[in-house]
Amino acid sequence: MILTLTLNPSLDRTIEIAALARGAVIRAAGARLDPGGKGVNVSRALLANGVAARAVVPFAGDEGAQLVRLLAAEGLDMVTVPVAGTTRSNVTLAEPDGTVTKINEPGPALSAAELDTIAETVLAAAHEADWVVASGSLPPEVPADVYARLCRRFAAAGLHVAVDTSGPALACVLAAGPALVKPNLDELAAVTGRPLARVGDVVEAAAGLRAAGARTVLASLGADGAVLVEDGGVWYGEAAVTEPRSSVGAGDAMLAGFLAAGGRGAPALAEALAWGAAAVRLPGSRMPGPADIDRAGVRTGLPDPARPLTVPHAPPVPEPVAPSSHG
Ligand SMILES: Nc1ncnc2c1ncn2[C@@H]1O[C@H](COP(=O)(O)OP(=O)(O)O)[C@@H](O)[C@H]1O
Ligand SMILES: O=P(O)(O)OC[C@H]1O[C@](O)(COP(=O)(O)O)[C@@H](O)[C@@H]1O
Repeated sequence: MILTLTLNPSLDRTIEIAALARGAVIRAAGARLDPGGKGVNVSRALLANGVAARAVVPFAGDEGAQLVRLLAAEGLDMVTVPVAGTTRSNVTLAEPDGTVTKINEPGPALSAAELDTIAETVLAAAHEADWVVASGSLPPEVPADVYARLCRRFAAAGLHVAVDTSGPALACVLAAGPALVKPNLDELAAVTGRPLARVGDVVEAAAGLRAAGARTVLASLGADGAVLVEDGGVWYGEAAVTEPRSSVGAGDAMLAGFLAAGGRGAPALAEALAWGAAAVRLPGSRMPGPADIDRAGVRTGLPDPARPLTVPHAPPVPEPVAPSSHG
């Protein structure tokens, strides 16, 4: 069984528009509402493919109640934890060529007491679990080392811990030795401070995360596929998508596919790519089921370090430090 934890789940509203124009009134061609948040999506994808999964879901206010209703309607096995405030709503503007613009709210703050309750809930719900997936951005007022602390606690309880997060939370968790991290290109460039222009840059950056403590690195490269760096070796793979619909949730579907296939080696990478590509062909953050997943279009093999990435990524420019006014 795979248990997921989403500290900052969401209602995902996807609005389909012809083209994004700042300052204009844009008439939408369509809209949909999905339950969202990275760990929530991993559980939804596993459920859709008949893999045993359970989700720990903090929820708050009317939006939180709606999130729980949507998840219950999908038949998700979940343990809900009431918290203060209002669950966030994230908006995606999706254009016909597959371009998505995402606006993610910060979400409700979590107190130290609420975090403790959530951690205890995960441990109580984990009795049949092999993996715990801790995913997504941190809500306000949650310390950046929270995943590191949770990772140590869960690993001490004998669980394999996978973490999919960004920024300081990703930087902090590495030293706690997670079994797996799944950065995308932006996250990998930011956490390593390295520009990523070629597949070889990704392999080196992923090796850097392993040197910092992560056991396995599954780096997702959007339309360029993915790189897997683990004890057994280094693999590259891709799955072509001719008509991308929405990439929201593709990384979550990909992580679900990787874990469903055992969480290591080229066969798990191939499954991850098939699930990720299937998610990209679906609207909003709909998770793919068996009828959506096309394994024939997946290629895996050794990475070509010289292969350029379609969209090179640079680390964010650090904020200039203001001169001190104290002489
Ligand atoms: N435009 C695309 N074409 C084909 N596959 C894609 C595309 N976008 C995403 N994917 C697949 O989904 C995976 C996850 O997407 P990515 O954007 O890297 O992650 P995240 O959603 O976490 O930001 C990729 O590794 C790839 O397999
Ligand atoms: O926690 P974050 O980083 O704000 O991301 C939350 C958003 O990511 C999603 O989980 C989609 O994630 P991916 O596109 O990375 O797979 C949405 O459902 C949700 O709105």
